[in-house]
Amino acid sequence: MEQYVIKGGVPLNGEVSIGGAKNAALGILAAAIMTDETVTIENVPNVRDTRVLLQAIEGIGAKVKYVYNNTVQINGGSICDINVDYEYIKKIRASYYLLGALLGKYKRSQVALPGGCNIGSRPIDQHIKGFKALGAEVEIEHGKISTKAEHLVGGHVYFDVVTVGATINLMLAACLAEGDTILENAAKEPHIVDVANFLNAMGANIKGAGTDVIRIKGVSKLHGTTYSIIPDQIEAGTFMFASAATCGDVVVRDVIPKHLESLSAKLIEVGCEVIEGDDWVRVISKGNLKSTNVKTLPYPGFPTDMQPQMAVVLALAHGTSMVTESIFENRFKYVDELNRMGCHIKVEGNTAYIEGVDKITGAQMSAPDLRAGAALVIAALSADGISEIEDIEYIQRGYEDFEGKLRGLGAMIERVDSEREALKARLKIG
Ligand SMILES: CC(=O)N[C@H]1[C@@H](OP(=O)(O)OP(=O)(O)OC[C@H]2O[C@@H](n3ccc(=O)[nH]c3=O)[C@H](O)[C@@H]2O)O[C@H](CO)[C@@H](O)[C@@H]1O
Ligand SMILES: C=C(OP(=O)(O)O)C(=O)O
Repeated sequence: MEQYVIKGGVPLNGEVSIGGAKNAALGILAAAIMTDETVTIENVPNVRDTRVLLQAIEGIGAKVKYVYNNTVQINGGSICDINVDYEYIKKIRASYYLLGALLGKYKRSQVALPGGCNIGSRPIDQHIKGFKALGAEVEIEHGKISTKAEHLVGGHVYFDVVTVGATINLMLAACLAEGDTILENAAKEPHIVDVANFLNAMGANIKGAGTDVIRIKGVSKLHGTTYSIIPDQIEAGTFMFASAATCGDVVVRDVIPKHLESLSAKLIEVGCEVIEGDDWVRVISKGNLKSTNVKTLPYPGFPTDMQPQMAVVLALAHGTSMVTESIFENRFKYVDELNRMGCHIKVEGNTAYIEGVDKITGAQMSAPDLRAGAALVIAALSADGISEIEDIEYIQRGYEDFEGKLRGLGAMIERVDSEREALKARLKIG
């Protein structure tokens, strides 16, 4: 099993380039199968989740070609199966985008119930309600969810909760339904807009993405296109917060600063200097961080996917901070690990009460999920001494060459896959 060996205490310094957004890529790769023509997608992050989705897409008969590292061509003209049976697909959340994409294109679909990070109960009732509003029958049996529609027709969907996944899934299905669909109380995340822009580039007619009402006029077919995925807001935020926690000075390049506003605002509140350019953000931290409170909210609020990384910054700030998680009920699993490093964090209900400490020390830890794993890496980079982090396959779900990019900023981090290599890494960096 692979693990990271990290020697902390080095302020991160330099420039890092951010890749394409994982959560946009997952929607876009699924959408690409909805035409029989070839689609070229650039800036696809080469992470575990996109690789798994591409294998599943190949598994149903589509042609997938890596043109270069981050450019992928997909041709859905040879799809011969609507049953997505690939064994790993159930482990990722975005497997459910194939439900909407196949339902739109072939009027039926079958996919294993989705997985993703274990951060809460994660129901899919809003996806089901939406598909039904478009005239589909939906069944769950033997761990699979199936949809079918004699006639897929436009419908009116009011989402009871703001949901990224259901908003994207309904856009996918509705763009090839007959007639008009209105999605109300839709999610507004940048990746919703990116998926809508991609579908429009394929010939769909979607208006209002990025607001809470999305209007879709069904079209009879979609066509090929070339499209570049937006930068990953969460990867960018992770490096910004790593700079803050390590007293660093990091320029995060190839980003859309507007998408990072909630993160920059919190960094300024805790006492960092944040300078923005057209496509870069520089975060300078001189230590002396101040406490603050944070509550996760749908975009443009503070993202739940940055909550663990924020908690690490606050664990090193002077005073008491409160972090309230309002999206997922089980997203504090990293707290025990941080407390083993010397942090003072107590969780009550959906709030973590954080008493800042002056210093933390390296420890052996295990990543409980993707973003919590990234947060433990940030903590290890700020700690005295050596840390070892296991279960890093979670981190690899969403960060391309995380350790390489951190090393480029001066971090002492090695990825190893045996005890012997771990020992060698400890000797090398220790
Ligand atoms: C692959 C992907 O893009 N994952 C992101 C997506 O997850 P995901 O799409 O799963 O998250 P949602 O936005 O759907 O979930 C938001 C809230 O709605 C609830 N809910 C959702 C659907 C539903 O049918 N019923 C329901 O009650 C969820 O339990 C949660 O409390 O958005 C989350 C919120 O920004 C991010 O943390 C994830 O990184
Ligand atoms: C929770 C996340 O992903 P998923 O929804 O795929 O589990 C994430 O990207 O932080």
